[in-house]
Amino acid sequence: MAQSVLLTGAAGRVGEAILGDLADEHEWRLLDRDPPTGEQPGEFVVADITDEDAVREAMDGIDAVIHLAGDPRAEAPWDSVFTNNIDGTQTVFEAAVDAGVDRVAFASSNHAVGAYETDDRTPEMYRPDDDYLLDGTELPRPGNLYGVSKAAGETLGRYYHDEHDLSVVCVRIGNLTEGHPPIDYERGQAMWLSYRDCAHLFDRCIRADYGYEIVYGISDNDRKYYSIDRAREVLDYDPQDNSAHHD
Ligand SMILES: NC(=O)C1=CN([C@@H]2O[C@H](COP(=O)(O)OP(=O)(O)OC[C@H]3O[C@@H](n4cnc5c(N)ncnc54)[C@H](O)[C@@H]3O)[C@@H](O)[C@H]2O)C=CC1
Ligand SMILES: O=C1O[C@H](COP(=O)(O)O)[C@@H](O)[C@H](O)[C@H]1O
Repeated sequence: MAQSVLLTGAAGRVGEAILGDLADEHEWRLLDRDPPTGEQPGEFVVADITDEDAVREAMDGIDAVIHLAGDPRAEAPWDSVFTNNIDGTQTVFEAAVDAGVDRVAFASSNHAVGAYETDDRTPEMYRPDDDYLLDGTELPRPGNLYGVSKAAGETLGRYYHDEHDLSVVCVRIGNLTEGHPPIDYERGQAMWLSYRDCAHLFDRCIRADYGYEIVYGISDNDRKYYSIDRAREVLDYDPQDNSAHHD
């Protein structure tokens, strides 16, 4: 069934992947601080997610939120991740609860757990014959302040689920690239997320039933060190791509 979905960060790469396949699947309201380029599949709200009034207005009549807006840089400084990724995410969750939104899918990151990639585990853990696997039940272990901000977003989601009954799924996205996995980058190939698998995964986040979940957002790569079992089980995620099938 088509739902009214608010997509924050709609003008970015993950937004492009989602809208590329799902433009006609839902009723979209798109939000970004950057204005749109070209025709859009829904109303476009130019706003900053730290603007509480604008975010509240954008939530009106919305069933589900895909929250992507934020600073995506692994090397982003604290003032930016604090403002955009933590404060902005809290504003989105709070406004969602107040508007009676049913569910929020939050774009977390591999960088929330980047420090599990220790010197003694790498590069072996990026290879198909290694059995080291993170499954989403482990504690966050960020290797940079960007990762800290994503772990904070996951914890905000936990709070808004437990205290306000909001359904929340945190997707620890791997490395999204269009058409082809990253070249000459073992780590990136292990956590590759193709555009079509990305769109399908977030579609499942909109349609499935869950309480609070942390899942990994990668394709079905032979090399994986992130389990996608939980995403398959809870969301019925059925990825089609595998970085091993590309040269
Ligand atoms: N692309 C990837 O492989 C991965 C992305 N992610 C996360 O997914 C989300 C989207 O990432 P991308 O699309 O790659 O980044 P992007 O930089 O292409 O898109 C982010 C969008 O958010 C908007 N934005 C940033 N701060 C904002 C604010 N305060 N208010 C309103 N809009 C704001 C930007 O204008 C931009 O259009 C981010 O939260 C990122 O941390 C996580 C892991 C991997
Ligand atoms: O969280 C993110 O992760 C991906 C992959 O990380 P990288 O360390 O392999 O670059 C990154 O491309 C993306 O920009 C970032 O938001």
